[in-house]
Amino acid sequence: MTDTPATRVHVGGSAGSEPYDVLVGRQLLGELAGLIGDRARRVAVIHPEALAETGEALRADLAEQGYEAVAIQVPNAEEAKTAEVAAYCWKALGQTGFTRTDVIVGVGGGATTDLAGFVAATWLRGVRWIAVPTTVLAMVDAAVGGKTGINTAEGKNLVGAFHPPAGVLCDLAALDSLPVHDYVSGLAEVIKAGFIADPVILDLVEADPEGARTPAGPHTAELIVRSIKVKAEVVSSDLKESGLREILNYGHTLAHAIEKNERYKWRHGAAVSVGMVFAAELGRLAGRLDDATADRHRTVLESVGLPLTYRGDQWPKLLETMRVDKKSRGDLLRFIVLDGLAKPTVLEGPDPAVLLAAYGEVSA
Ligand SMILES: NC(=O)c1ccc[n+]([C@@H]2O[C@H](COP(=O)([O-])OP(=O)(O)OC[C@H]3O[C@@H](n4cnc5c(N)ncnc54)[C@H](O)[C@@H]3O)[C@@H](O)[C@H]2O)c1
Ligand SMILES: O=C(O)C(=O)C[C@@H](O)[C@H](O)[C@H](O)COP(=O)(O)O
Ligand SMILES: [Zn+2]
Repeated sequence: MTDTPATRVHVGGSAGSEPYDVLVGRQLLGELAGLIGDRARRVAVIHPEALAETGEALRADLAEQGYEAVAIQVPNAEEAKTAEVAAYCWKALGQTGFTRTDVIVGVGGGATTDLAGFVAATWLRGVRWIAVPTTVLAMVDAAVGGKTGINTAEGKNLVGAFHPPAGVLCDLAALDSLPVHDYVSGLAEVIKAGFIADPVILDLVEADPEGARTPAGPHTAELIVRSIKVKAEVVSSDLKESGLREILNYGHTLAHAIEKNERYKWRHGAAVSVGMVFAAELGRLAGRLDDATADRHRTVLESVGLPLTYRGDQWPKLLETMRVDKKSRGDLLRFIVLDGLAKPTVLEGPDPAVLLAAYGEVSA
């Protein structure tokens, strides 16, 4: 596998942003210096506690190459996506004398790359950053597309900026240390890409669900590359979510409300899994989606060990939270549903009774 050349997925520039590539392979860190470029003197490596050794090794390597390199360690998972942690990073950059030509490298899962990208977007109104995703979810989704952000007390990702990276390096070897729970969580976004755009992904998962749950599975690289291609194609034409990009939010309206309700102790992918079953039921009840495709959500998500249900008594709170979803317009709730396999569309202002009935289908 070490000799296999990396796969390169191109992300086109949109809304005035620069194009960049996502590389998927092994031993990719040699690519980092080229992405950092000649103008940088300082590099800040933002990493979570779980990747303390990786972060320090990267810092030491960059220092050896002549950069003034600092490692900024942040909490694991969603605890990193707060205004306090962003302020801690800004302080570290200030103390390092970080200028507009210096570069941030975000190494970690989606929470870390969301935070690192947000810090890059806001420091001096925007500096260059590179994503080195180390979870399935971050490789196939979070690190690609330039959505960066943090949570607030009112909800998930409510503060952020569109700030694409200069490049994304997906080193598949990083996945070997990922706990299975986190690995499987990332499969929710892989399966999402299957339902909204590339059904071959669903075929591959269904052909070998056990294999899909491990980095050593026969289709790991293909599942990751196919999912990245789905995301790359969408964000290449609509960086700022003025239309098409909303399809990437499939399952997320309910998912974000569940995450907030669970004080971010549920993994994002687990919540997206329940959210997609809900969206499928919504599509079915609204007369858009056929039974077979709606049922397929349950079978494929369950086959890899993702959850399908959430607490029935929580509906009023979840509904309230969904009102501040970024797809809402005024008092109008908007959901991504499917008109059929790989045919995503928007459902605006569904009847409250239909919403409740769809929630009844995912209630435990
Ligand atoms: N910006 C976007 O477009 C976008 C897209 C999808 C999801 N997201 C965001 O991504 C986040 C979820 O990302 P995630 O699922 O990667 O979770 P995560 O970042 O919370 O990582 C999960 C855990 O694994 C640890 N970890 C990361 N890499 C590891 C490795 N290789 N070995 C061992 N441990 C490792 C992390 O420190 C963390 O404790 C959510 O905040 C979600 O909102 C953003
Ligand atoms: O990239 C996008 O656009 C997505 O919606 C991808 C989602 O998987 C991701 O979770 C994203 O962070 C959600 O964005 P939000 O705007 O709903 O916060
Ligand atoms: Zn997501």
